[in-house]
Amino acid sequence: MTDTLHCEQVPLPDLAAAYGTPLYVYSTQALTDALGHYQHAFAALNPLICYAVKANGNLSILRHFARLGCGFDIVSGGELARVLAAGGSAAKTIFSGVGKSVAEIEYALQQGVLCFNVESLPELDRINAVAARLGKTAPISLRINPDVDAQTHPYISTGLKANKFGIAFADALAAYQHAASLPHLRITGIDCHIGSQLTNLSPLVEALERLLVLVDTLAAQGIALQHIDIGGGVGIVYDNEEVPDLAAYAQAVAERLAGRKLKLMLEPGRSLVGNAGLLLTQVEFIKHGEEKDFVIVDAAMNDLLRPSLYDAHHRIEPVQQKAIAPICADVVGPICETGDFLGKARTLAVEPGDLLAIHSAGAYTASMASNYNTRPRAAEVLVHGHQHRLIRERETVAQLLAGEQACLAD
Ligand SMILES: Cc1ncc(COP(=O)(O)O)c(C=O)c1O
Ligand SMILES: N[C@@H](CCCC[NH3+])C(=O)O
Repeated sequence: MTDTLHCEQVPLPDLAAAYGTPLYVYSTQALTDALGHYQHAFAALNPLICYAVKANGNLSILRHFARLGCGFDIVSGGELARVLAAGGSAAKTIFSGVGKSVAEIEYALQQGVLCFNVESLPELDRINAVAARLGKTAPISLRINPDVDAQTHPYISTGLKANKFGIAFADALAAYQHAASLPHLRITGIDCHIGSQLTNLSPLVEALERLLVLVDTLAAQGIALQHIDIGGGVGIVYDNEEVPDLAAYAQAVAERLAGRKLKLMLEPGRSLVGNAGLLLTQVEFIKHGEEKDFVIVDAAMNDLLRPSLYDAHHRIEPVQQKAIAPICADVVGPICETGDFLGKARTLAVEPGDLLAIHSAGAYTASMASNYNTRPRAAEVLVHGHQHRLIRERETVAQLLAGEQACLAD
């Protein structure tokens, strides 16, 4: 045994011994640094950075970002409840999503969210009706679908005509005019979001330029906007991707917003948490199949869905380097699905009982976990220097069954 992987100053085997596996491990410093990169790159524009809660809604992570000055981007009443429970401010929270329910709109209005990012005409009418019933005025921004190809996985591309998101560019002026005619709405801004894991800046810049054309058209019609929200963040390195440079992005945005009185808002998720986390898992068995070998681990697609859902690549590394012969194998979990894989054809020098670190697991990992195969949700731990603290307990089977047992008829 030589090198042992650490999270900050803590050896990963210590965390596995203390909390068991599978285990999500996050670095406080990496969270702070990732946010710092945005704050630094965009400093001259003084933006409101609204962390996209869907990437990782753990309360301790939300609290950390709230204390560092973040606002939040939410897509459900549940996420708003998380933000509030973590000490975040509703007044710095924007509510996105195509299917906001009456109950969610009511809750968000009562809590006083910064604005609703509205995605359709019926949603405008619904928000107006709820606001009228509550005797309130709802701040709204229209999410415009700029029909720009984000050049990402089709499941996470959101800014094309064929996608369900946003109001078509061609319909935008009429939608704003309709919003302006509704007495319980107050138009505050415009936004777009074209997709996630973006490895190229040009679609982001193109979308911004399209939005600014609309801003000018609206101004000419007497509809003045106060803010522009340019959507999610840039992609992250999972393997060896080239990812956009934040300073170059900020510069491109600054050039295009120069001379305009528009407050800038951003909704990054993945790039604030993705590489601040890993999933720690233990090898159960090594199975030599007829066609290939399998490293069977105690984490599965219910803990990390991205490989199964998007064929996503996450780097997988033994926690302790061993001088044994490596094998080439698929890294798979115990779930009864052939699609339950965490990595394919990986070369690994491992034995049963060894720990593996699955990297880039801070975003869209714990937040997309499920109980499939009645697997309890894994614990989450936050590391800070030499210290570590549990930020979500491992679920028990008893907790998992409780809700159903309470409804069991004789
Ligand atoms: C509306 C909205 N905002 C923000 C985000 C966060 O995007 P990302 O994690 O790529 O920064 C998403 C996810 O793609 C989203 O749908
Ligand atoms: N869940 C996706 C990102 C979704 C972005 C939400 N609009 C992923 O893991 O890459």
